[in-house]
Amino acid sequence: MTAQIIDGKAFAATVRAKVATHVARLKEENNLTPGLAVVLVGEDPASQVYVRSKGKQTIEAGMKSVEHRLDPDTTEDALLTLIKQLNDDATIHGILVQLPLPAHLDEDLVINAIDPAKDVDGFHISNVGLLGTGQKSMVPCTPLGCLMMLRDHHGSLSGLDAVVIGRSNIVGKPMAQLLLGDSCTVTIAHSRTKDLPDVVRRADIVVAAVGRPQMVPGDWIKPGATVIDVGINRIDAEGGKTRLVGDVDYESCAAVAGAITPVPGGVGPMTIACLLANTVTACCRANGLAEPKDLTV
Ligand SMILES: Nc1nc2c(c(=O)[nH]1)N[C@@H](CN(C=O)c1ccc(C(=O)N[C@@H](CCC(=O)O)C(=O)O)cc1)CN2
Repeated sequence: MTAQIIDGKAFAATVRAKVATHVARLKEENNLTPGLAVVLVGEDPASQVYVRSKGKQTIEAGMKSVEHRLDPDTTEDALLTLIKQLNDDATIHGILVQLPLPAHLDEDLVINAIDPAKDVDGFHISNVGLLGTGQKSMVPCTPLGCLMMLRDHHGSLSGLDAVVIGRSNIVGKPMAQLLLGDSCTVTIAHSRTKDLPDVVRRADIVVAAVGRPQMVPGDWIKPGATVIDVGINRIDAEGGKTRLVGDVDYESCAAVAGAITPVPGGVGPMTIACLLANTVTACCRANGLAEPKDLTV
């Protein structure tokens, strides 16, 4: 079998086009422009790339983009003061603090300082609790993008066996909640899971989010299963160059799977598209308007 490639880049373009349509309508009918503020602390090269893409795509969708680039040695107090300022700014509907933060900053403290209604990353403890109890929340962008691609590919996910490899707060745990919400039978596997290959082999859906390059080989995959690769790892390549690979070994997994997301061009672009969609949703909620139903389903 050769797997169908799930084209996240193309899918993300359709989501961004829908976002732009809603933004235009909000302007025309309600005189509103959704605003997204992105805060980057430090100079991590990958984070700088992601923050630049977020700003560019926010503007392309017709929204207001604000970027705050802070020194690597920014104090917690200074960062919390900025977040309070953004919480109080009525022209800003979404706030995102790019992760990871430098080690001297307390990530939980910083994230929980964001107004939950503006937490377009869905990482605030209130949004985590709302998602976990099946209530209306802000849904973390990467898992949301994965869910959208899975629903698009499968139609209904009800009754399918899903294994999420990785238990991070950003991807693994919310991904498991979303799959459970769609009535999958969900296993969260991690570094201490016994017989990991056998656990993965039972799955109709495998979401790999461990951050270890090419960790999942094709012989762990059930024939016909859907493989969603969340990993973005830069490894050495020929000629002193580097290249991006995921958490699954693409060639061997694609030979067995029914469908697979590539890296690059799979989950990554959907993360930013969902961020834009969440910002529109936050803007609608803040203004008591009906939220677009077609953006993230
Ligand atoms: N506050 C947050 N921090 C981080 C998040 C997040 O959702 N919120 N996720 C990741 C990084 N990330 C967005 O911030 C992100 C990662 C990758 C991509 C992407 O489009 N990747 C491309 C490849 C890009 C490249 O060449 O390096 C792809 O996969 O095709 C977008 C966003 C951690 N931090």
